[in-house]
Amino acid sequence: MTDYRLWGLIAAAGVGQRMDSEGPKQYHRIAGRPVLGWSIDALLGMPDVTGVMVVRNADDRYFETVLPSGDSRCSDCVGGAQRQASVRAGLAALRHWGADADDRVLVHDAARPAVRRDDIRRLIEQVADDPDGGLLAAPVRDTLKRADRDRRVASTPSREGLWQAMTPQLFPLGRLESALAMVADDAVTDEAQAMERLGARPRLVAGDPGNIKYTYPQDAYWLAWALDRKWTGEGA
Ligand SMILES: Nc1ccn([C@@H]2O[C@H](COP(=O)(O)OP(=O)(O)OP(=O)(O)O)[C@@H](O)[C@H]2O)c(=O)n1
Ligand SMILES: C[C@](O)(CO)[C@H](O)COP(=O)(O)O
Repeated sequence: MTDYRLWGLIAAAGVGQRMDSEGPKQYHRIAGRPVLGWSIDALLGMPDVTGVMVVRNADDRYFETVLPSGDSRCSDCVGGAQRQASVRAGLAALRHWGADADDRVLVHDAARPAVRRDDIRRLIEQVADDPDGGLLAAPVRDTLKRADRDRRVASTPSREGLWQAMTPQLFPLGRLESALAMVADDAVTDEAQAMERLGARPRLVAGDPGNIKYTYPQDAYWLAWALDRKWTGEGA
């Protein structure tokens, strides 16, 4: 028996600079539907999630096309110039919607449409009761190289203990608000890093490395393959 609720927050206010495409990448159609639609479904598909707040860009003209029709568990708000400003805006909107400081929030990138449902479930099971929270991540699998200014190998750092951070990331809402209030929006690239600054030690939950972030055009090949085959576990 828990005395908190679980909410979802989807950061979808980016401009996709590295994608260098016409429209925002979260609205690119992959395997028959917009990237953002897949990501919303991933969180709405979790039975324990009370509501999902989608943080969109102020200039977003496409959001209505992905809003799950008639689903009162989904709402939206406007984000900011940096990812963390968008997450802060989303947390404020969740508060407005009725979320409490003790509630938990799953923060997810719109740009990670192929997260596996089993991984989200394990994240919730292992982390929801932990005040330091945690995140899906994958151990670094390749040999690492540090480059010098001429892009020649300067050194081969050990990969021991190194993980790649993914999303969702799950934290107590009030602690995450405090953590983000203490850092400049461009000083951290994920919520876990802000929590670390508070002294927290977020738990790393091993997730499938296929949960890639749609960042460059070629990422669409893997995502289309995975989403077409219901690799995420949705509807399988
Ligand atoms: N001001 C911002 C910037 C990013 N994001 C979201 O954060 C997620 C991860 O960011 P990233 O992949 O870096 O997206 P973009 O910032 O859009 O891409 P780029 O860095 O290439 O511009 C994305 O779902 C993106 O929409 C956001 O909500 N608000
Ligand atoms: C949150 C994140 O997806 C974890 O890998 C990432 O930090 C997003 O920001 P980035 O600008 O793509 O590094």
